[in-house]
Amino acid sequence: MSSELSPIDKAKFVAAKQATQYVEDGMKVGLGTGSTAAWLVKCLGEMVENDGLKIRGVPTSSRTAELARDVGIEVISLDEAKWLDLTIDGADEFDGNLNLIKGGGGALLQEKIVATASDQMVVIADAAKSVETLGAFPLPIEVIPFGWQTTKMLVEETLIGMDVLGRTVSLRMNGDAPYYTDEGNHILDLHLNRIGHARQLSLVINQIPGVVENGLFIDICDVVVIGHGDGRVEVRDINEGTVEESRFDIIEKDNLFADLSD
Ligand SMILES: O=C[C@H](O)[C@H](O)[C@H](O)COP(=O)(O)O
Repeated sequence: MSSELSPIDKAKFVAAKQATQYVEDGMKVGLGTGSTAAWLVKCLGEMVENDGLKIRGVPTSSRTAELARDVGIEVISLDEAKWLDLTIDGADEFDGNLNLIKGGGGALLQEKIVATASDQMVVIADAAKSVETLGAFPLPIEVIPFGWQTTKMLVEETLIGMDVLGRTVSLRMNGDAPYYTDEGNHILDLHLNRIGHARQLSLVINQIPGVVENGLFIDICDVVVIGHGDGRVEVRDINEGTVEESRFDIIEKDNLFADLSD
């Protein structure tokens, strides 16, 4: 393992570290998926082990469930938890209204269910995820495998009437085979370049038979914690704007930075 983190990993780490401040003893916490959320799970695992933090975590993917168990976090299902105090997750893009694109890692469905079932959603992201208008990152939508090619055609037709700049739709692959989500579905990636009316697009796409959910998170996120490669952290709160800027001195500890393969 290299002890030197890249600037992007430092940015993800400091965002995750800062976000642990939202976690309190006794909370039921939604645990996101992806490389940034993996830092969070590791940091929380450290707090459980070293500080006696007592939380129960609801993971948003099988990958996160495995990592959470590995670092000693008690894992429960959403049905056991029913409602959560807090979810902390990464994002592929966020805009000035804290609306998001998620699902680059294929976990958007569980992520949206878990975040919606939480009193608060905190997103952790490196500064490169900040955009003026959503859509440069391809929008993932989860579709059931039955008739997915017909669903794809319907999505393409629907996009003709929408305020977007690109309209290419591709099936996500895993090598030579279609990608499968934890729910056994496929992902279509919508290359839109710019999404003019994200709320409307989200509603319209979810009306198409075969579509299970889309990766637009509208009015779900409350706070974005933004990490920078030099250790600076900004916190944007939906109610208060930018509320805090601080700086972390990165202490590189082998056990914390070891092999995050996600
Ligand atoms: O499905 C994956 C999730 O929505 C992730 O939160 C998102 O893709 C960001 O992942 P990362 O932190 O690896 O950039």
